[in-house]
Amino acid sequence: MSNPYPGYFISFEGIDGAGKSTHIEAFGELMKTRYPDRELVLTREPGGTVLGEQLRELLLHTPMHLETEAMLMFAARREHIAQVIEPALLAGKIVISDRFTDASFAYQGGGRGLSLDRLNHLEQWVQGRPDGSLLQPNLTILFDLPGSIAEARRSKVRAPDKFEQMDLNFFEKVRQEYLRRAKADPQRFHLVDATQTQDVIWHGLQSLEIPL
Ligand SMILES: Nc1ncnc2c1ncn2[C@@H]1O[C@H](COP(=O)(O)OP(=O)(O)O)[C@@H](O)[C@H]1O
Ligand SMILES: Cc1cn([C@H]2C[C@H](O)[C@@H](COP(=O)(O)OP(=O)(O)O)O2)c(=O)[nH]c1=O
Repeated sequence: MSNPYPGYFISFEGIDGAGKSTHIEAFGELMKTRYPDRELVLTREPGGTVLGEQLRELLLHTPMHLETEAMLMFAARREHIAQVIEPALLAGKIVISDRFTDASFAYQGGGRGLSLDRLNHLEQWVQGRPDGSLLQPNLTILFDLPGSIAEARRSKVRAPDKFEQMDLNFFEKVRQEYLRRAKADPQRFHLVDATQTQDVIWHGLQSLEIPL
């Protein structure tokens, strides 16, 4: 799938504790150095807009029905696309988002068990374009790590939010759904073996080809 925009859209994905945050800002700096003529937008989901950040607070801290959760994730995404992502891509910018729709499929679908049919509908609604195609990242960098290692890493650094309190079985299901999606769309996904050291991971990210 190729986006019709002059910009370039990259998402970072993985289970909580896989190492996204550790690498995303440095990766943004790398893009700035490599493509000085391109403006960079670093953003995140849920969030990225004033309303999206308010929804994030609710989503991360308030228990709710699974379908409510999925719809709020996509509501935040709709706002994010309208206010931030699409205008930036139209203006030729590089957009890097800490998570996008793969997270909904992985967490609400794989993890919590919402039907993929429902998620496909929401995705069509929120990301569908008049020509029938979907707005998707050009590149998705997936940090893949067994749930047990991610849990050990997380427990060292922060108090868990609603999702991070889920058990190992939940994160294994989330991981498997991410991997299933990566396998189904190998052109878009770049898989990172997140069990490697930070140095090795960073070296790999630096040698990623970005066709700009
Ligand atoms: N390759 C790595 N090896 C060991 N620890 C790591 C590695 N990458 C990140 N960490 C550590 O694991 C913890 C979780 O990483 P973080 O980047 O916050 O994960 P995420 O944003 O994916 O939830 C942090 O303390 C970070 O320093
Ligand atoms: C975007 C998105 C995130 N999430 C979850 C995954 C994470 O547990 C949480 C927030 O993501 P994240 O920003 O990665 O958390 P942190 O800043 O604590 O590293 O939201 C979903 O369940 N569905 C979604 O569609």
